[in-house]
Amino acid sequence: MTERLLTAPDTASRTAPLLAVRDLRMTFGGRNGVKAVDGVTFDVRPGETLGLVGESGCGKTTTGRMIVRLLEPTGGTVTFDGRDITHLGPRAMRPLRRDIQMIFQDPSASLNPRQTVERIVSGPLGLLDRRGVIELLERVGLGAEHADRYPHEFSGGQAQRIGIARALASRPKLIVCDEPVSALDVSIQAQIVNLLADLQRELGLAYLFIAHDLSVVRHMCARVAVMYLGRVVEVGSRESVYTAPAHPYTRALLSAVPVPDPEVELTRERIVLLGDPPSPAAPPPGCSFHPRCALARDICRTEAPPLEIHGPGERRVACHFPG
Ligand SMILES: Nc1ncnc2c1ncn2[C@@H]1O[C@H](COP(=O)(O)OP(=O)(O)OP(=O)(O)O)[C@@H](O)[C@H]1O
Repeated sequence: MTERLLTAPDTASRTAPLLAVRDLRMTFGGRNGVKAVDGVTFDVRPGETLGLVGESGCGKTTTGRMIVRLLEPTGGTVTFDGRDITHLGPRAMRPLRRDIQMIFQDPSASLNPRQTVERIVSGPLGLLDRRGVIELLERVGLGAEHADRYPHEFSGGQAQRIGIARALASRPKLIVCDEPVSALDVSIQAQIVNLLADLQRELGLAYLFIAHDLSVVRHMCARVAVMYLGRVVEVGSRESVYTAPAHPYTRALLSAVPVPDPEVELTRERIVLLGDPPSPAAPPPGCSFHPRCALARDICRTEAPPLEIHGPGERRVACHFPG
């Protein structure tokens, strides 16, 4: 199965992927260490947003960090614009650093406190002059007067706007957004999400949008990949994943999202996830979700289900009994 995935993950799509992740792995602490990412495969096409969702600790951030090369994968490949970048050295990676940028969860902590906004946005390479920086600040909703200030003078939402301006300075094609709004007040979250959506339309950006909040992902992402314990258990279009989730874990995650309509809210199915996710240091045998799954049968305890096409379109599910 791995073979098939390695060669043909997205047969339904005619557009060549901008980012292709194949069987990506990260084991911390040597061979028998923590399998934080355990064979992840997905594509992001030019100009699209793929949402990457799952509970805390399932490996989302580690996946994002391997893609921007803040971490060296222990297995699998990352291909960007048709080029295998998995093990490029720092020098070969330099031009690609412009194409692939990252926005972080904690905007204040990700900005250097000793640098002015102008310095932060123009970046270590001094990509922009003052005029360019001011143009970008205005583009993300901040005025020119902010250019000489320091990060501690800004609110969380403003700091995230600076983080976005910094990411845009090199005119990237892909931005890995790692929980970009989860540290912000709910009232500010929508503003940042809308800003990211506007920028995408204007600049043709692709996003890998990492989040645990399924309502934000629904708003942002045309396709969604659901991760559990280091693996993708379901991936497909927003419509297929949200309206007819096929993996029991996806169904449980979605059943926990409140529905605005009170009648639906009172009557809809709720699936309770039993216990906590197991440790990636000692994943269960077979399907790693089986200890928490009400539908688990014998095969689930012994055989890991492959990520296979299920239903129309390009939806894939890793479950022995999807439905
Ligand atoms: N440097 C590291 N050394 C050892 N284990 C790590 C390291 N970084 C992450 N892990 C472990 O890898 C697993 C995946 O972590 P990761 O941060 O990628 O998950 P996540 O889905 O992004 O969660 P969160 O939403 O909490 O950030 C976790 O069990 C975590 O404890």
